[in-house]
Amino acid sequence: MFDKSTWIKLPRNVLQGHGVLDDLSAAVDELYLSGDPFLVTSPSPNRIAGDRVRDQFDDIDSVSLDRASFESVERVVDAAREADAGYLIALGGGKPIDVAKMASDRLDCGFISVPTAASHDGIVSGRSSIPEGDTRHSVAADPPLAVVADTELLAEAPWELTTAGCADIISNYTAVKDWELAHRLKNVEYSEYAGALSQMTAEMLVGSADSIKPGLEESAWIVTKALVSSGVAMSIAGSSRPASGAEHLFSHQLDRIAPGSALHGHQVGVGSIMTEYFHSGARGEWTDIRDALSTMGAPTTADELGIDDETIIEALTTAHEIRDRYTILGNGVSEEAAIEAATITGVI
Ligand SMILES: NC(=O)C1=CN([C@@H]2O[C@H](COP(=O)(O)OP(=O)(O)OC[C@H]3O[C@@H](n4cnc5c(N)ncnc54)[C@H](O)[C@@H]3O)[C@@H](O)[C@H]2O)C=CC1
Ligand SMILES: O=C(CO)COP(=O)(O)O
Ligand SMILES: [Zn+2]
Repeated sequence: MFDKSTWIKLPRNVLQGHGVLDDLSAAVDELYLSGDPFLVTSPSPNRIAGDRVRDQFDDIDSVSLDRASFESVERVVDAAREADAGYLIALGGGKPIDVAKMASDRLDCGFISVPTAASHDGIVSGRSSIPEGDTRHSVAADPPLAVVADTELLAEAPWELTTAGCADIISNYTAVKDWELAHRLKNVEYSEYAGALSQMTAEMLVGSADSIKPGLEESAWIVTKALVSSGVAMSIAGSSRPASGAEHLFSHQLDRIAPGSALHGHQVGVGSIMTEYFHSGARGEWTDIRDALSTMGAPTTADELGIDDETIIEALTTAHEIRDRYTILGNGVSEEAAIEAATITGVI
């Protein structure tokens, strides 16, 4: 008997373009939601665009969060219940979006993602990544019902947030290699469609490198399209596998041992240079990854990340402990191998 089944959850509406923030309430109307919205944001996004959101709704309460934590999720759940909200609107970078994503799961309601930074593919995905103590939970949640990505707003965000988004997409190259490896060695379920989409997204972004420059709204357009596409790959896979391999384990480990040092996308980009070296050796494609990152203005070295060499090596040798996800790191790389990889690739 054929007994396979799958449930692919995707955003229903994706609005992307100049000034689309002002179409937010129209996009919400299209979703036939009931109840009032509740806005989840953080200080800078709230200052930049909070009123443009509030002005579009008659009755909207809001909360502004300083950090992503389980405590913040509880705060949103309690406040949204008190306001008797019907759905959440998340305005900001990855932190308020992740918190709203997890809170909407707890509240059993939908949420709308309104990114103010094209900093990573979590703005579209059905994964929520919240740090807690010594670990980081990447939990399954529903993706946003709609994504409203205003390229005018995104283009005005600090440039490093956009280069972080580029690097998060470039890391798809090694994430897909790790996924294929896990499929071959550990029989992990693999989706050809999700793998191909994720890899093609990275190739198309790298192919557009000449149009990715500060001050060009087209850059925000190109990067956001890639983030949406990568998020769809994760939705098809039903996991973050197409966009998160060993380079992400390395970054999550950095978040533990050197919290707040660098942006998520920048860390995974540097991780990707080294894990590509592990995949294909000294004459392998790690130089292509390094060059693509450097062309887009993303960091390629420990120095550029603002992280010391010892911390890089510690993160690389312990990254495999972060979660039960088989990658090229296997059961761990030795300190000597980590130093060699980081040195040959010029990361340290
Ligand atoms: N759910 C998922 O699949 C993923 C989740 N994440 C999570 O997302 C978080 C990191 O997200 P980020 O967006 O890098 O961090 P973030 O949300 O902290 O934003 C970074 C900084 O940029 C500021 N900012 C945002 N938009 C701005 C704008 N338009 N102008 C000026 N400043 C602006 C924010 O206020 C903040 O200070 C982490 O918690 C990470 O774990 C990261 C990747 C994927
Ligand atoms: O950052 C991600 C994809 O780019 C999400 O991956 P994680 O599941 O490792 O949090
Ligand atoms: Zn990522």
